[in-house]
Parts: sequence; structure tokens; C-alpha cells
Amino acid sequence: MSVIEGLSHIVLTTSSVEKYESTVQFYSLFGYQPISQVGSRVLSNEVSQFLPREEKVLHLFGKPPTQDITIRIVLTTNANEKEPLPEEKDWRLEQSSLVSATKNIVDVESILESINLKYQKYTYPNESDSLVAPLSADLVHTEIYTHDPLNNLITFTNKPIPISKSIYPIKPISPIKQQDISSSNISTEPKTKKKRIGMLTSGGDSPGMNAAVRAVVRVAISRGCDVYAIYEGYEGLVNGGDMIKKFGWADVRGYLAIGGTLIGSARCKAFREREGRLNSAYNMVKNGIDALIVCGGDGSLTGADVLRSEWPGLLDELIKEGRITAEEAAPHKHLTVVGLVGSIDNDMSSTDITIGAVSSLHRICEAVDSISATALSHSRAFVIEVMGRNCGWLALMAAVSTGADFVFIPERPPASDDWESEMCEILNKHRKLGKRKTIVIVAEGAIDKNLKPIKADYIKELLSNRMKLDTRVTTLGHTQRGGKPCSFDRNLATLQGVEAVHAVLRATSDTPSPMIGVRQNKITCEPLMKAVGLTRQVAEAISRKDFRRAMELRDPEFSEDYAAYIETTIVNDETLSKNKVCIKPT
Ligand SMILES: Nc1ncnc2c1ncn2[C@@H]1O[C@H](COP(=O)(O)OP(=O)(O)O)[C@@H](O)[C@H]1O
Ligand SMILES: O=P(O)(O)OC[C@H]1O[C@](O)(COP(=O)(O)O)[C@@H](O)[C@@H]1O
Repeated sequence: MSVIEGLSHIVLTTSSVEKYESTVQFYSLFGYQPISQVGSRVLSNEVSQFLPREEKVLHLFGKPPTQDITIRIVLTTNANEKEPLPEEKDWRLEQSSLVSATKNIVDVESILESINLKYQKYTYPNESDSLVAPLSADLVHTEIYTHDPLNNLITFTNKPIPISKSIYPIKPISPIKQQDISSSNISTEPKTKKKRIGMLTSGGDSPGMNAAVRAVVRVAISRGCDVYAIYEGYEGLVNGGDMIKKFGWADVRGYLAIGGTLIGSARCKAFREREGRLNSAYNMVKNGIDALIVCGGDGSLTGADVLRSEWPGLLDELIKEGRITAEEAAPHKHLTVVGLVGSIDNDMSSTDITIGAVSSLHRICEAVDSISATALSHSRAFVIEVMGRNCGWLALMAAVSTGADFVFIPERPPASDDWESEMCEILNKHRKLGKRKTIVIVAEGAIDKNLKPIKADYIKELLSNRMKLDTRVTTLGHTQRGGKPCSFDRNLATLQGVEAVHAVLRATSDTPSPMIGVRQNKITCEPLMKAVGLTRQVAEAISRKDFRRAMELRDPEFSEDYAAYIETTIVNDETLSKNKVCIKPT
């Protein structure tokens, strides 16, 4: 028996008031009725500014055999905005967010005409379909594809049985005879050419990278491709030789449980130069590799896309230099690049979580728990520095998970000019309420509101001198990055590795390089450079001191986590001090 009883509602989010209003109007045109509205657009509380501001719930009463649909339209700063659908594409190939059954497809069409909205219409059977037999009535129907103001693809169908998956009895097209093929139709690619995929891990290693390599290798083999491990990140591409090795099924045996990356990683200076990428193109052509799956952070994924964009020019240069022949280059006209995000920092936009971040967080929590035990014994204070480069996710999540007394992250510097006094006041309050230990977590990229770095040693001085606490600094360092991947990272990397190979096989010469992500528990495929661009915007927002924007640009839960941390950890209950209740250490 299933544990759920059916669809509750669909949630659509936007940060634009205009789009919010027009989405409500759009769905109303098709008969959805408002059943409730909550929220206020003006919230003064600093924390609340990141929470949903307003939402409307619309309901459509379905007629059997269909069911009612409820749509919640939310106005929030943390919206997942979608890109407009490319008009030239066949929208049937995209994933619809909502498929509605209708008996009045003509009315649907007139509504779309009346609001001047683009749509695609398909009638079955199609004139060009070669039917084996007349279609049964339940297969004759029309489908209309359009999008709502938030760019969600929506479909209308007048199929008599809306969820019927029956297929059309179309005659197979007879094989083309040799004499029918004109020379202009002959592809330069040999028909039997096997796809050859290169896989590399690059940048800082992260737990779960091995699971990604394993999945890519095995799915590629299952799909009839050859797969090559490229050792030491881009170093292997630049140097070639035995740093590029064909992998078989058994080569990745035992990979799942091992931390780091068994095919090695590097920060490769040579690949940043065109000369290095020219050598990489040479080594790829010589090995017949024309698709590359890269698992790394935003730097590694940018590097892969640079290689893809330069590819035709690099091949021309190699031909001119006489290093490869035109015949060798011909089957490799396009390079397909797919990105998997492997980084403990969880700093990539357009994905909820990166491969390795959860394992690293577990490690940090274990370390903080251990330090807490000794802090408690000696009534000491500890300032713990955690990794994350310019991202505060690890620090914030560790603070939430361990109940640290204070946290410093780059995206949300302390609001006050005299944050030192405010921090001491909060820590003092916790001490007065009976806490025997003080834990301050500081992200390695923490800054104050004037962009001055906040370092663990400086905090230690404050705690020792002003609060007279016996204070130690612990820098967790690379223990955070190594070690076994947790099951979440093994699963994530496996699912994403599978999708990466599928993305390679789907790619055409004009598809932008995709990045495999995960959103709301679904594996996603987003334009890689768009995600990299959004990621860079966080650093830009911070450098402009626009910290509100920096928080918005992180994944939607970031602000909620921050709010939860403040509410659950910074004591804010006056009754406690009045009644002198002693708080047990967390
Ligand atoms: N703009 C770029 N052009 C070419 N290669 C790059 C670029 N940025 C990064 N790379 C390559 O990716 C490697 C890893 O990048 P880095 O930023 O250090 O780590 P991460 O991928 O974890 O962000 C670099 O050492 C370099 O070889
Ligand atoms: O190991 P290194 O080269 O000192 O790099 C340390 C950096 O690598 C990381 O562990 C991971 O960063 P990337 O995923 O961007 O490579 C950062 O948190 C840290 O700042």
C-alpha cells in the first residue's frame, strides 16, 4: 500500500511581483479559482526578508476521470526562475510542468490567441504518419504546448483517455537503398563510430567523485561507448600518453566507498593557457575522444567550456601545424562537454547540493562534537575554522548542526560596526545562562561588512582578552575533504553520473554544455555557463557589499538555514535570565 494518498499541490515560485500577478491571472483564464491568499509583501524583520512574502492558492475542480488541481503561487526572493523555451525547438521533447485534460481544445487555443501567447499545436494522426490501420478513436487527439508567465511548459490535451500511453501503429520506414543516397547526404562520420567519452576529476577532490567516475564508466559501457579515464585532472589531457587510459567495467570495482579521487585531481596551470588546451585537443583527437565529462568546481567546469568553445579553432591550428590530418579531425568536429559538480564547498548555483558537501559536513560536525567534549570539560572556548573558500555553506550548516554559539560567513557579515562587542555580549549571555563551553565557527572566507577578513586568531584574542576565556583555535583543514563519502554523496554521484552519460548521448552540436545538478530531489540538467555565471555573481555581490543579493543567489534554503540558526541558537528568551534558569550545554 502506498504511504501517500495523492497530489497535494504544485508550487510555482517567482521573485517578480509583476510575474506573480500575471501567473495568477494566467491560470484564472483556464478556470482556476483563488481559494486563499497569505502573507504580506512588507516585512520589517531582517530575517523575514528571505522568507516567502506572499502566496496565492488556486484550485481547479476536475471532472472524472481527472482530479482537482491546486497550484500555490509563491512570491519569494528565493525563486527558481526558468529560462524562456527556445521557440525553434519542438516543445514535445521538453518536460511539461503541468498536463491538463480538456474537451475544449478549441477554447484553449482561442484563449492563447486572445492573450497573444506563443504555442505549438500537434494533431494526431499527423498527415505525414504512415498508418498501418485506421486509428482507434482513443488515439485521435490534439496537443497544445505553451508556457505560463514563469516559463513553465504546460500542455493541454483532448486525448479521450488523458493518461493513455498507447502508441500509434505507424509503419516502420523502409530501409534506404544504397542508390537512394545522394553524395550530399553522406555523413563524414563512419556509421559504426563508437562514441568515446573522456572522464576527469579536477580542482579540490571531494568525497563521491569516485562514485561519479564509476557510474560514468559503467553507464558508458552499457550504452555501447568507449570510456577513458584521464588522470590528474587537466594535467592528463595536456600531457596525454599513459595519463589517458581506456577503462573497463572492472576498473572501477570498489570505487564507491573510497574518498578522494582515485584517478587523481590537480590544479593545472598549463590548461589555463591556449597552448595547454591545444595539446589537450591533440591528445583527445589521437585517442578519438570527442566528449568530456568533468567532475569539479566552477573553475574546472569553466575550463571545460573554454575548451569546447575553442575546439574548432584548436583543430584548425593542429591541422595547420601538421600535428593531425584533416581526415583525423573530420570525425571530431564538435566537442561535447558535460559538467558534474564535485566540491565540498556547495558553492555552485543552480543546484541544491554538490558532490562531497554532505560528507564534508558530517566530518566537520564530528570534529566540532569532539572539540565540544573537551571544551565542556575545561570550560574553554574554541574558535573553529572551516573550509568553503568564499562560500559559507559548510560553516553555517555546521553551526546549525552543532549549536555553535556564533558563526561567521562571507555572505552575511555581522551588521554592526562594533561586531566584536555584540559577539562578546551574546557569548557572555550564553555563559551567564550556564553554558560551560563556547564554540565559534568561522568560515575561511569570513569578512566584516567592509570586506575585511575575519580571522580565527583575531576572534581568539577577543575571547581571551575581553571575555577572559581560555581559548584555543582549531583549523580543521583537509580532514574535512578526505575520508569516506557518506551514502548521500554516493547516491548523488551515481545518479548524476548516469545522467551525465545520457546528456552526452543526447547532445547535438548546438546544445550548450549542460551541468548536471539536483533540485528538490530531482536530477537536473542546466546550461553550465549560466550556472557558473550565477555562481560568480555571488562573489560580485559580496564585493559590492550587496549581502542581501549574495544570500538570495545561494540556494533557496540558505536564508532559511540562517534564520533557523539564529532562532534556535542565539538565546532570545528574556524569561530565562529573569528566572535564572540554568541552560544545560547543547
Ligand atoms: N578560466 C579557465 N580556463 C581554463 N581552465 C580553467 C579555468 N578556470 C579553471 N581552470 C582549470 O580548472 C582547474 C581547477 O580549477 P579551480 O578553480 O582550481 O578548482 P574548482 O574546479 O574546484 O573550482 C584549474 O587548475 C585549471 O586547470
Ligand atoms: O587544497 P587546497 O588546494 O589548499 O585548496 C583549499 C580549497 O579547496 C577546497 O577544499 C575546495 O574547493 P574547490 O572545490 O573549489 O576546489 C576549499 O574549501 C578550500 O578553500
